[in-house]
Amino acid sequence: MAIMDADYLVIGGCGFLGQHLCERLLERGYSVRVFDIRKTFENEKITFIIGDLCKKEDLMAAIQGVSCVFHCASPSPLSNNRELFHKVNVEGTKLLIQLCKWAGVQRLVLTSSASVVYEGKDIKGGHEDLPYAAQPIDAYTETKIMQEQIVLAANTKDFYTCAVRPHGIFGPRDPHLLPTAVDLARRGKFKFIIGDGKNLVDFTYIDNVVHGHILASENLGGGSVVCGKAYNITNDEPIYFWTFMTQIVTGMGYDAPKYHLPYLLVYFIAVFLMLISRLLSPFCHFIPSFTPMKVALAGTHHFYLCDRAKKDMKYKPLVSLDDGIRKTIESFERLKNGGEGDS
Ligand SMILES: NC(=O)C1=CN([C@@H]2O[C@H](COP(=O)(O)OP(=O)(O)OC[C@H]3O[C@@H](n4cnc5c(N)ncnc54)[C@H](O)[C@@H]3O)[C@@H](O)[C@H]2O)C=CC1
Ligand SMILES: CC(C)CCC[C@@H](C)[C@H]1CC[C@H]2C3=C(CC[C@]12C)[C@@]1(C)CCC(=O)C[C@@H]1CC3
Repeated sequence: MAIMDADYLVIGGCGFLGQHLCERLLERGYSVRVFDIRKTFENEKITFIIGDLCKKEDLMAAIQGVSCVFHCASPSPLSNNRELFHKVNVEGTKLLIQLCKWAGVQRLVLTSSASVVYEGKDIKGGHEDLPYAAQPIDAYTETKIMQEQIVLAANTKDFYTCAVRPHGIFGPRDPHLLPTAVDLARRGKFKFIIGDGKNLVDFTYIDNVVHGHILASENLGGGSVVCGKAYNITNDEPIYFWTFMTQIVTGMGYDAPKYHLPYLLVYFIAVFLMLISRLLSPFCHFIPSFTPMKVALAGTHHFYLCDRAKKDMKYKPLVSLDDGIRKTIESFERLKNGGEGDS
């Protein structure tokens, strides 16, 4: 059955970022098509095509008749599935580029990650020209690096690509950050601050990430400075990691962490537990609550400059960190201490 042409195809459009992106695109008068392996919401203005990014026949049904593609799909960054990360983020992205060219799609905007330059060590005011992490902190980040390299290398005079690098996205309907933090607090595992609590990091409110994506797509085109480049998109307000996390968990009705634990002690315990979980994996499957990736992110500086986006796309955050935290906590009533999420 022939489907209507659309301005945008959002791959991964049923996810946290994807759904917010679709809502904003519709508000701005664009026509939107969604391709995702699952369906999580209804909207009569959107054409949904359910399929697997890794299956050529699925993607071919979605890719024709669109002007620009947003590629937001990825397995959950908190899952531990190296093979799936590679299948979707690398092989799926290669297939997407092949079919974009086959279908005559002109523009591709990839959702990458600021973590592509992060090796678990301090980054203060990181810019986009930092080298890709030679030792990525996990398999997810390793495949995000490969994915970004593939997309930016695909930029030509007829097919325009760029990458948006958000960091620590949070907001209403976030499935990763807030629910994980609340679950740890609910299980009594949020009593300790890892390190001195003075590590500055970026957390980016979802509306600002969406804004950066739309600006990138609108500025992407023949002869544009944006072509073939990566852009950090943050709230431009680095905050102490533990100040942010404390505001979130106390806002959700749980106690603030009180005691400090040495960062290196917690990190090496996390590495030890990861090795144990790998050794036991043929017999039982358990993912430790505190992985080396989470501990590194909780105990080191990692904030980034978005000067390039300000200059090339006139980006500036639309929602402040304080307003974003307030809106996020208000949106998660069901997860508050004593809420239905406790059942
Ligand atoms: N959440 C965060 O803090 C950050 C996320 N990112 C990136 O942003 C993008 C969106 O992330 P979120 O919205 O947070 O994740 P999410 O898990 O909410 O959304 C990802 C979507 O991709 C879909 N998907 C996964 N595999 C697929 C496949 N084989 N075929 C079709 N669809 C598939 C999922 O069904 C899901 O709806 C991802 O590329 C992620 O790497 C980057 C930086 C930070
Ligand atoms: C150790 C605990 C107190 C941490 C609880 C919060 C974490 C679940 C989150 C804090 C930083 C977040 C983060 C991501 C996922 C959720 C956190 C680890 C990403 C890995 C998501 C995907 C990315 O591309 C990078 C993000 C960095 C920050």
